[in-house]
Amino acid sequence: MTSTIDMAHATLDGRAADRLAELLAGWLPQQRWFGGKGRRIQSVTLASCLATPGIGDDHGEEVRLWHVLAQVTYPDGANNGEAPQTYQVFVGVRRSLPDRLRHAAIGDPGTAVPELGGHCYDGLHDAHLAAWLLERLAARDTVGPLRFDRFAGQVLRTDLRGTVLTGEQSNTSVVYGDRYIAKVFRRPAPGRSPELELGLALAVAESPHIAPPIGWAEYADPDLDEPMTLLTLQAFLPSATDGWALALTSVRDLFAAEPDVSAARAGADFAPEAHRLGMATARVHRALAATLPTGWLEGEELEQLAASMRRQLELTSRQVPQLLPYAPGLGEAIDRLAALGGPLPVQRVHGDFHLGQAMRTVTGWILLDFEGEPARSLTERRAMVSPLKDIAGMLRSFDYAAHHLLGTMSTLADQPPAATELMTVRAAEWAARNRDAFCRGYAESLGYDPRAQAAVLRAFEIDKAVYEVGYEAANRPAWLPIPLNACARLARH
Ligand SMILES: Nc1ncnc2c1ncn2[C@@H]1O[C@H](COP(=O)(O)OP(=O)(O)O)[C@@H](O)[C@H]1O
Ligand SMILES: O=P(O)(O)O[C@H]1O[C@H](CO)[C@@H](O[C@H]2O[C@H](CO)[C@@H](O)[C@H](O)[C@H]2O)[C@H](O)[C@H]1O
Repeated sequence: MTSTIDMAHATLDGRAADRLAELLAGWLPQQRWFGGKGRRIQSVTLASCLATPGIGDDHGEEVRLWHVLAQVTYPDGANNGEAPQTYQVFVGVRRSLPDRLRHAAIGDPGTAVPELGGHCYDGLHDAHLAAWLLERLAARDTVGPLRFDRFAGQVLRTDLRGTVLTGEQSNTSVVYGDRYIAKVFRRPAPGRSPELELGLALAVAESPHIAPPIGWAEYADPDLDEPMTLLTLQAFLPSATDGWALALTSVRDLFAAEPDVSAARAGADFAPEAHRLGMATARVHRALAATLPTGWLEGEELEQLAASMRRQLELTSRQVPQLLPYAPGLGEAIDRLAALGGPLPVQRVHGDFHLGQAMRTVTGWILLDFEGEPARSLTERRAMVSPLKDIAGMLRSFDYAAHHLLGTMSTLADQPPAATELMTVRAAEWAARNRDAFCRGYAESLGYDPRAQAAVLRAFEIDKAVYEVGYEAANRPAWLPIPLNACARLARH
């Protein structure tokens, strides 16, 4: 049964819309998921602002919810024809802001905004509003251009309290009890999101390596060529641990052991898990190749791939000048990819694969977040690419896990240089051991070792490390040395 909630497409009047845009201009840059960090904003306009009816009172207090698509432009973007960036915000409005929502205030939490009828806040943090979203999915409702749906045969529980997940994310996730997790895309784009597309394909293929998709919402507007995916709902894995946490435990054990103890004997050896993760990755690649289109890149197409890698290298070197000394060596390796001529098999892949995107449950590894790299356009994220891109992503992640703790250990400053050097050697050994185990696992499952295509794999590793340089410079400058050191190494070999 589906239903349509009658609504008069209520939208904010000019003055109220301007005021909300002004508040968002101050609030958006402070959000972890904002893609324009460090850039001066030129304008924020509301491309869409819809009142969502039927919210009801929360303990006698009136609550309102606006679904907002805000477009952000930058002066530097206007000069080179960059399209505005679209951000999705569920704006809650209450006359008074309870303490539990102060942290989510859009604007000053102590000041009500008369034009907007009260205090504005990020509605996903409000359990009352999160419940409204879950009810819409369960009922497969249509609310103006917002279409909520769930996969056939899924009956949703709607009595679960929604809590926003804390942690570093490119989107915002709401966990309902220990049953469901909704991922609300912060930068939706016209077209089906790869998360939904690939999740559905893998569900059809009955892959045991994904969290089963349950539902989604999209924005279907006649002005758009294709509906844009706004959020997805999938099964929550309550007892799982992510690969990044497991890997760091292993590295911690290594650093706590005597310096002459190898990674294999230091305790919490990660290599058997890396091996299983390699096998799971191969199975997911095989299922994606079986259910979605595949192809080949050769000649000019391969040159175009290399050209896009080179463009990213040039752009990032301009933005992060510390990368400049390594650019020639990295560029030469990218040129070697173009010179191969092909054919290079391509298919749909994960696209932003790293240890934080894999969760270990009691039954095995589950792969998450098939969205691709958040900074890339939807067209790029939906394109077919070599599965070696995912392999390279995970190999880079072993390097991150090995070197991250070294950078955070203040005790190292008191150590003699020889001790620091030894730990650096140990970290590199840990990374090499796990990279090898992952590739062996992949080879055992698919009958093909990704290292056989060394030049292609190296180009993808370079591309990923350069992407990470840009990502860390914008988001976590303290982490920048990790990908920069990797670029230094990759430029030499
Ligand atoms: N199905 C799930 N079960 C349990 N935890 C999950 C699930 N999906 C995501 N998570 C947790 O949420 C985090 C962020 O999810 P992710 O899909 O990577 O979001 P983003 O695209 O915003 O980075 C993951 O690192 C993981 O800890
Ligand atoms: O998970 P997201 O889709 O948001 O991916 C982005 O953020 C990641 C960090 O949270 C970032 O990954 C980089 O850091 C990881 C450790 O935190 C490391 O394991 C990865 O190898 C490294 O790339 C990812 O690049 C970015 O797109």
